[in-house]
Amino acid sequence: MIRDLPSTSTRTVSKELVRIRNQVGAIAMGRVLTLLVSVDEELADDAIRAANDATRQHPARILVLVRANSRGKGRLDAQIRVGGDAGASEIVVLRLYGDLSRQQAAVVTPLLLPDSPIVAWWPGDAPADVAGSPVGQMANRRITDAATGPRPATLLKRRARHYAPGDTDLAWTRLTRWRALLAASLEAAPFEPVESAAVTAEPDDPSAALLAGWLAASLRCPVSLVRSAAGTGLVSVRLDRASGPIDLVRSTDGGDTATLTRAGSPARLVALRTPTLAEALAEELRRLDADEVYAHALLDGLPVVTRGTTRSRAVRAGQVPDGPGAVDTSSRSSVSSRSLEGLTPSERGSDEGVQARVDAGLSAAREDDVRTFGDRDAVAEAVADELVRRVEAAVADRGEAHVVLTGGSAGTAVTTALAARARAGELEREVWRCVHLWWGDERFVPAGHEDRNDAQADAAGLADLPVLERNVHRVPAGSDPDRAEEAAARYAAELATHAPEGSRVPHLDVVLLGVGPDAHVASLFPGRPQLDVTDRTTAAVTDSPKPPPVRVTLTLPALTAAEAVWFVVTGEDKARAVERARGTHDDHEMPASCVRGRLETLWWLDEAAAARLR
Ligand SMILES: O=C(O)[C@H](O)[C@@H](O)[C@H](O)[C@H](O)COP(=O)(O)O
Repeated sequence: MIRDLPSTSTRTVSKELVRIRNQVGAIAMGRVLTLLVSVDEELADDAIRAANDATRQHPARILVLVRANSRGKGRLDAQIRVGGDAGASEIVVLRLYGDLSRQQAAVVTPLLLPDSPIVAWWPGDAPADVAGSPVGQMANRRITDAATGPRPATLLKRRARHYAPGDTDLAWTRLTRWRALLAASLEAAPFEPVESAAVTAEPDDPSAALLAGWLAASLRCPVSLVRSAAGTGLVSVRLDRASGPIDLVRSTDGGDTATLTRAGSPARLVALRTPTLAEALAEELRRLDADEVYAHALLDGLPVVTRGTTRSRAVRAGQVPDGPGAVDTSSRSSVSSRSLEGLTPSERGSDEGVQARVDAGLSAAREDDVRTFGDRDAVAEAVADELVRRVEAAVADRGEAHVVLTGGSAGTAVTTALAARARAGELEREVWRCVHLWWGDERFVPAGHEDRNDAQADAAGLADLPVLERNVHRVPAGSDPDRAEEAAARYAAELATHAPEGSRVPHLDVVLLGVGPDAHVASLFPGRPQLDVTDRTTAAVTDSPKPPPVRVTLTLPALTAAEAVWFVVTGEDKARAVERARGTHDDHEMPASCVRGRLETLWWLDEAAAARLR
């Protein structure tokens, strides 16, 4: 449905929106994210397309403020798009003429929803002080794009001067895969400090500048920017170490690959595709907390990056790689995994200022977000796609990722989907070697028994994932119910081994949970004593109402320590449990209502399981 309202007012637009929503039963507004786009006329169409594609995965309101002709009489032309090609979104395009083009905030305020988180995006020119601007002051997060400006380096300096928590830039977002590969490459023995680094790119490339800033802030070593010819984009990164350099060099065939070379090992071909505008925007829309790593790169790293020489001189001097390494596809570099030294800024004892920013981000965090798909396979495919993106971002930021798998049919379907991606070469080995897999619960039966969740994961293709066996943390097996507590204690100890200082579990990036018809999750069943456990991260169950009776389960303190909790639920027999669990908080009769992620809680449902949410 598209409705044009020429020469109109926001009051009329607001009334028309209500009428159309009632007519087409549009998305339940509630806590839907609002994406505010402030854009000049010439970039408007591309921006609307990217915003629509970026929000296809989950409902959003898109309010586009187009700065049309600022001369002449003030006028507002509006267009409302709901349903159809607006996907799950409601799109309102407001073209502002004359002096209205300078009153964007006043024009859009009546259209905002009281409790909807707001993300503002400037696809092109943005105010010098983004957070201080009238539109920026409305938003929880603010997205700029230094790559679209005439002088990107100047823009980044301006971003730094006016930085406020919640600011980010798509020139940074486009670096996630580069950062994941570089962080993962330092996961390889010998573990030694990086003595210096060089980023080679065309002059004024903002992504290259931010990548250099990230390396300087994270590795605390000299970093230089080497200039390549105009139009070559971001060419390569060299990390100098005592045993020899690590080189990440983009392929020159314009393909989506690069070569990663470590001293003493042959070059390996890795995937290195630049995300589309919509993919980069979608990545930013997934979080509402401040991006500390971006802030460190921009504020602490970038100012100490030195301007190097030209690429040809640097190659002659042996300071940067000449080109992509010769790839020997037969090799398999030996990699062991441990947490990085120095490359975990957020572990570098964040100051109270940073903590306050993170807390502000947490309090604004988007609550439950429902994503509905046709059937279980479609749910599993979508979960697998998103999980791959989250793992790459986690490895980019911290050098490792921790994912908790779930048993049950939906959980197994996700493993099947991940295994298919691995066989298709879509899971970058360098990255997934830094991934740790855990289970939210396990049946206490002998190893390999078909009832075990890990056995069902094995049958679904777990071995195809390029994870290291030592990073697949299986719950101890057994059959004597009297030994279940001991197994639980051993699993708790293994969790603690991988936990950061002061924590009992690792930084759990995503916890996947199936949900039973009684709203149980993991092996936490309604009204059972394991729900009351607060001083341990695991517990034994000897009387599970769902066979088999003896199990080991993570407890609520462990599950709720997760950054993101994803309920993966399919089938009409779950619709009531989904409705009841989402309708309350912390009810031990509905264990799923007791689990939320620190930053995010998503419900990945098929139509049948979502049937009662309409
Ligand atoms: O060990 C288990 O049984 C599971 O971990 C359990 O919590 C499961 O996830 C739910 O019972 C949903 O199972 P289905 O997805 O098969 O319905």
